[in-house]
Amino acid sequence: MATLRKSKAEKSLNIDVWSGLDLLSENDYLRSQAFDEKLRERKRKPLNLSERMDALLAKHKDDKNDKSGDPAGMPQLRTPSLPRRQTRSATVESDTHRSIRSESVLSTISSNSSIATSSSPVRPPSSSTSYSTQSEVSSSKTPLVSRNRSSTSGTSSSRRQSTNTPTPLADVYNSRANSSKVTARQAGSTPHSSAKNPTSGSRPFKTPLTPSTHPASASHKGKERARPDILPTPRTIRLAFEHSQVSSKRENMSRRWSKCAAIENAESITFVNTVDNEELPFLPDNFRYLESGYNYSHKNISEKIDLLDQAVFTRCECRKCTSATRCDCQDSSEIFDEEYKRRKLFAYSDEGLFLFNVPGGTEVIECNEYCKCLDDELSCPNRVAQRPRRFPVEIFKTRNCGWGVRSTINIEAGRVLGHYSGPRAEAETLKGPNKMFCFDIDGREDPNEDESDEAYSVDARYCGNWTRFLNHSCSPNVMVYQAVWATIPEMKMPNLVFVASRDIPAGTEFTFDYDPSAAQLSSKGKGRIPKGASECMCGSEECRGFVRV
Ligand SMILES: C[S@@+](CC[C@H](N)C(=O)[O-])C[C@H]1O[C@@H](n2cnc3c(N)ncnc32)[C@H](O)[C@@H]1O
Repeated sequence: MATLRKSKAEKSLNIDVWSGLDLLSENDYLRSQAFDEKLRERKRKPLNLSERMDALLAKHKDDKNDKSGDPAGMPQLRTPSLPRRQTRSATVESDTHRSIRSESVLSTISSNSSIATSSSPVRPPSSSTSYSTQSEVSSSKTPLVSRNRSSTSGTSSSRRQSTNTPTPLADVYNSRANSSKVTARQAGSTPHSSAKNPTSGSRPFKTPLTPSTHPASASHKGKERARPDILPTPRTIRLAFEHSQVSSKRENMSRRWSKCAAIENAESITFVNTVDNEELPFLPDNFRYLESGYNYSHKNISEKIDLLDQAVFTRCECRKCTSATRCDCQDSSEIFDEEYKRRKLFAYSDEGLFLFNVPGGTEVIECNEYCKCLDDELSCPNRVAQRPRRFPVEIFKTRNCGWGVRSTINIEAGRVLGHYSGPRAEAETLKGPNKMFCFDIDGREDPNEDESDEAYSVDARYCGNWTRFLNHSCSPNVMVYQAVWATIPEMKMPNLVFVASRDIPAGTEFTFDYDPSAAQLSSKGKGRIPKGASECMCGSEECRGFVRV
């Protein structure tokens, strides 16, 4: 890294300063070393300073004229009412001016500095990385979704702002100086050296302070207070480098999945881990992201689908599906108004929220691609589960249950979240760990229903979407229902649709009950883990103690 920095310093005298400064981190130290190197390089190849000096003197003269009452000729420094930022900026300038006379170096700081926003080789390890990734990969068409992440980000808005907005160099100094509580003037040193003052609080890396060994201390000897500073060990450099590799892998994966989601107009997907060093969840190399739908890999099933002529679909003639009783799609629906038993109802409100009025095990029949209302599909009250996902998803490492999923915005009860996608498989063909990402379609939600001869599953091991990371909880906030739009009810191949069963605040993990029938077990069996089940780690108060995957 030192070689790389040297060669960079030789190539360009622009000074890259990362935005999103974390004053106390090792990364900043590395950056400050690079900064020193550039300064040394500038000393080796000095500028023709006479021109620059003339310009500065002329400017200084102007300033003096403006504030003619000030004997020191640096009125900005003494004006108490000026905001801090300006005061500090003036300090930098005046330091620069002074240094031109003595060292001829610092003028280049103010004139040649450029603030880079993304060229950093090492990123600070924090959740803010993931949040910025999220905005990076988001698709742009999100009329319904607010991107305001303040409730969950856990990082200050100022920090986020600094990630996105180029910061003037004076501000960088300003924040350094504020942090160390020692200004360049007070310390009698350059602004840069004051920034690394060891009195500035805790250090993330506990390397011993070794002022005498710091390369900068030799060159500043006698002139300025030596900078007692931390030297990164090879290990900390390696860790920082590894961290940058890991987070970039996550960013790549987030970008890839978000791109696939965007094809179907769905919002972004971001991978986040603030718990440990695992870079990503395990995914087979050939894993394919599929935001929605199924691919019918099994021979028998694909044959069946081929036979599925559009003639078998019920289609409605409604221009707008305003009434379920009149919409032909609802002919075989069993959703009735409780009060007026014969009046049919849609499963959704006009706002597109699931109404929880569907009897257990009943398939919700949505309008399909052959219906007339297709022209107005976004507002059709009978097409909800098939709409694109409107909220950004985070796949994050949980403390006890591997990777899980959450949204970065609040979700209201009844909001459809998505559906389980992947290839259909015959349930019996999958056993043991191979069943981990397998979702049985046959009657899990209704324990009283007979298992059909043709029990299908969706197997998301090699192909699927974010819902494959939904974990189990005995006190879930998501439930599953079945909906049909690209197949017909008789095929018993509905979509498995996830819906928020209560309001879910941004940042709360989505969970559903893997085994609702177990909830009906008597308390007698509590505490025992049945054969084939594993210990449940959901941590809820109602935890049954085991989970059957
Ligand atoms: C469909 S996957 C969910 C995603 C998974 N957490 C991951 O990291 O890939 C199901 C697996 O998650 C784990 N899991 C989910 N919920 C759990 C819970 N409440 N307690 C223990 N393990 C759980 C189990 O290992 C289960 O086999």
